Amino acid sequence: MGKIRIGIFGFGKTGKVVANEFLNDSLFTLAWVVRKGQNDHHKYASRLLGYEFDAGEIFSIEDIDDNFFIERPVDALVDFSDSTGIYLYKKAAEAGIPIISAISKYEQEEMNLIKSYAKLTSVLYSPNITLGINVLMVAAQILQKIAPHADIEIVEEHFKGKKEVSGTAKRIANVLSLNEEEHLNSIRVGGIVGRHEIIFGMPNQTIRLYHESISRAAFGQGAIFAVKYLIGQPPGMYTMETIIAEMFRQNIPVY
Ligand SMILES: NC(=O)C1=CN([C@@H]2O[C@H](COP(=O)(O)OP(=O)(O)OC[C@H]3O[C@@H](n4cnc5c(N)ncnc54)[C@H](OP(=O)(O)O)[C@@H]3O)[C@@H](O)[C@H]2O)C=CC1
Ligand SMILES: O=C(O)C1=N[C@H](C(=O)O)C[C@H](O)C1
Repeated sequence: MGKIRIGIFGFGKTGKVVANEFLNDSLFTLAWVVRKGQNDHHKYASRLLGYEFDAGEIFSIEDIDDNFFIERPVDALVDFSDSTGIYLYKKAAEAGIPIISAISKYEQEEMNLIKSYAKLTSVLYSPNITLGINVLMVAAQILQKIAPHADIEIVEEHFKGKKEVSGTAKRIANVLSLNEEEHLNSIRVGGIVGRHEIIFGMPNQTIRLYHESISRAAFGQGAIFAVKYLIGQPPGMYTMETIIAEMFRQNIPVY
């Protein structure tokens, strides 16, 4: 079997590290990268990341036309751009290319669009694609059932420049039926990659579940896991949480 061809949207703080993880994995070949501007146009992501071979030619959004995805076929498209990226790959969905979107904040319009793509191809959408945070999210829901009267607070910490509230924290609030305004606490300092903590407060004890991404490579590894899962799946909407929840189901009988 040939290598799995990957196209990436976004070549910023995270896209670059994600590209590097795919370049480092012999199962994959990085076909192209699309970014917003003209920086490094037609250069190779591989060269820019220090490799001595050509892979991942860099395109700008101006290059995307109706034939882009036909002329440059890939086996999966991975999106670490921003909420506008999704408007550019309808043709990829129509061509049946599996799509992984890691964008942390979509408005309703973009959510509707991604759902429409899921009718055409397999789509995995996850505001936090790390394996660990999804394990934590499933564990938190189990804990909430075991201790339904615990007070619960969510604390999310990110780098100073992150403007929006963590999409992961909002998702955690949602699955635990907590009001975001009341129970979500955000901290922006220095260069924290991403840390989420769920505090369960009870009268005589406190349980803290936390996950920390110590390198953006965690997002690349999550994307690799997601691609491997998604290829070959029928059209539909998938999430990391449901994949991990299934793993919980299969591995719960530890005693
Ligand atoms: N789900 C997850 O696990 C994670 C999600 N994220 C999310 O990924 C996204 C990117 O994060 P980050 O790398 O830090 O952001 P950056 O601002 O550092 O980079 C954004 C990149 O996207 C490119 N871009 C912007 N608009 C488009 C577009 N329409 N089409 C193609 N490329 C575009 C930019 O291009 P140019 O360089 O030309 O300006 C840039 O390369 C954010 O939404 C972030 O929250 C981040 C980490 C983990
Ligand atoms: O912007 C980021 O970087 C991250 N965003 C995600 C979020 O908003 O939850 C996930 C991750 O922690 C990094």
